[in-house]
Amino acid sequence: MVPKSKITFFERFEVDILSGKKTLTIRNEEEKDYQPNTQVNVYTYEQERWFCRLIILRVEPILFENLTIEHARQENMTLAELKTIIQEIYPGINQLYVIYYELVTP
Ligand SMILES: CC(=O)Nc1ccn([C@@H]2O[C@H](CO)[C@@H](O)[C@H]2O)c(=O)n1
Repeated sequence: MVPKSKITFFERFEVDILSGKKTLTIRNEEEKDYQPNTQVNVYTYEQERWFCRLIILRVEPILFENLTIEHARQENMTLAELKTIIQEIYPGINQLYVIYYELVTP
């Protein structure tokens, strides 16, 4: 596995990431290959605009049905909101991965 050095987010999450309110993301099998303790460049999905660097803390498998309010809290969302968003992005996918990260401050 070659670890990824870049990650994209929908730009509507940029403010929450930069303010430290959103400290994890939930991705599918194709997007899970991040190496803990390494930094990645972060871009908006829509315009591919660079907006920060993150340090990857850890990557943990999670089944959709096992998502909790604690995951949602770290997304700055309710659990219902988080589940709705994930079902929109990854319809029908049960095996997901939680990627925990921290903002790199220059
Ligand atoms: C742009 C792209 O390539 N993919 C994704 C996939 C997910 N997410 C966000 O991560 C959390 C859990 O999935 C939620 O906050 C999602 O909206 C995102 O911003 N961009």
